Amino acid sequence: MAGVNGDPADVNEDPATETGGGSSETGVVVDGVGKTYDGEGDPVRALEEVSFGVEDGEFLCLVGPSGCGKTTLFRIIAGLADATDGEVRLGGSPVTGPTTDMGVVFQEYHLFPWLTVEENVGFGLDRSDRSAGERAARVDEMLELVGLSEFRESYPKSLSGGMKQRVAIARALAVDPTLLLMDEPFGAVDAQTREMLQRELLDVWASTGKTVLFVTHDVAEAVTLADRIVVMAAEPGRVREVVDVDVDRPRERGDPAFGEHVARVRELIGARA
Ligand SMILES: Nc1ncnc2c1ncn2[C@@H]1O[C@H](COP(=O)(O)OP(=O)(O)OP(=O)(O)O)[C@@H](O)[C@H]1O
Repeated sequence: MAGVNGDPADVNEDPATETGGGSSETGVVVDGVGKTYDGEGDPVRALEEVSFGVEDGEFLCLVGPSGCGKTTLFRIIAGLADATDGEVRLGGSPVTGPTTDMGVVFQEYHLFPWLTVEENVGFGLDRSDRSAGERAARVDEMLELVGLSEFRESYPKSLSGGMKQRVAIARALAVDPTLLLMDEPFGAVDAQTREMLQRELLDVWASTGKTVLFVTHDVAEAVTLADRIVVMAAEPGRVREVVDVDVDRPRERGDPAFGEHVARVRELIGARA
């Protein structure tokens, strides 16, 4: 597995990229990203020289202590905020704003309460150039994928938290993005639902082959899901280490290798300096 220490040059082994060929770069590359907030008081250096890559089809989790800049970095990758230094590239192109190449899922579901489940899922498709028939077929496919076909005419208020988050995932995937970006998506649901959603997300990932970048506070969640975990440190926010999760899927929490990875990541998060 490439990119062990978060150096984007490690991630794309295609020699064309290393020699500046650029156009053959794949996946996501976070390249020397820094962010300073200039508020009313002293400026806050939220991110310093953050570099790592996410390979096409990879599941990468981002963890770190509170205040290490996860949200800031997520917003920069999603094109919702500007970096002060460096850049993020998706498939070799700099990210300059929100794009349909990325499907974004937040902790709060952000569903439209006045739209039904199927209308929520189809929302992004309404502005695409697909025909009405193609849009309907895509909504059907997405509802099937997340197991909500029979709730298609329900409104969000009648759904559980887990169901709402499945709608949000279906909506994010409907436009067929290259990258699924998820910020604490299961943070608001109970532990049992969370584990079920984790299993379902892994099934969706396996069946769609999407690249996933998933931010979480929960180390066990990261070890359950990720191919690799980017562990961040705070003040300023930076990459402490990138951990390969060498545990076969499906992963069992009782497996000693699982516990060793959790312990290692916790140690890195708790480390000083
Ligand atoms: N709009 C802002 N203006 C000034 N400082 C900010 C702003 N947003 C974030 N910060 C600061 O930047 C740093 C990183 O914040 P950020 O919210 O990205 O971290 P986080 O890892 O997501 O935190 P948490 O896990 O607690 O949500 C913190 O010191 C925070 O106080």
